[in-house]
Amino acid sequence: MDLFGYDPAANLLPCDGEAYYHGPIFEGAYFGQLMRETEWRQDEAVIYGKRILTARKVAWCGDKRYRYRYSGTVKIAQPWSPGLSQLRDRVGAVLGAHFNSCLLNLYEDGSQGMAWHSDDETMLRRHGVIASVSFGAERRFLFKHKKSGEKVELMLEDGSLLVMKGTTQDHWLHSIPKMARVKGPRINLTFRQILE
Ligand SMILES: O=C(O)CCC(=O)C(=O)O
Ligand SMILES: [Fe+2]
Repeated sequence: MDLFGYDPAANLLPCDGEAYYHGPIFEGAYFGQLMRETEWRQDEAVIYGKRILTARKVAWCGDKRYRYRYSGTVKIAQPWSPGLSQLRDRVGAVLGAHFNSCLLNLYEDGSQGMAWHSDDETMLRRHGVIASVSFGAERRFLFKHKKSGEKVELMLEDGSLLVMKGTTQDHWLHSIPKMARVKGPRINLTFRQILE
């Protein structure tokens, strides 16, 4: 437990996976830097064979031009921006892990969210580490167990780090529910380990 009551050694999940919340450990000033330095694009998805643009904006970055297949579309990784590569190194140092890629999401306000899913794509290292860093508006983050339906809820604060690892993606879904009262934007970065 640190001085502020955060315990990054406490597993938030009661079974079948591991999730650790480190609290707000990064400076909020990264928000402006990431807004400016990122080539944000409207996210695409293919639903019932039709290509649609989602409200949320995204970017996909990595060490190489990795292809990420996801919701029926393919993204090709862009190079790291200065702020993002600094954060990649800082997160890597905290966790003792190397992250070769990052998916960035920009939520304009509480009307935008992310539906239930697991980060279990085949090109991600199986049972690897996913490090999720958030800036801007505080949002709820939910886990739901795939079999029992049990839920675990937390708030992701400005500058915070959440870690998912082990068998989490096999057994749990996660989502960012819409929150009508949230008027401000939020950036989320998920640092990932793509198989070469
Ligand atoms: O915005 C978040 O905190 C979640 C993002 C997420 O789950 C993802 O990018 O896979
Ligand atoms: Fe996810």
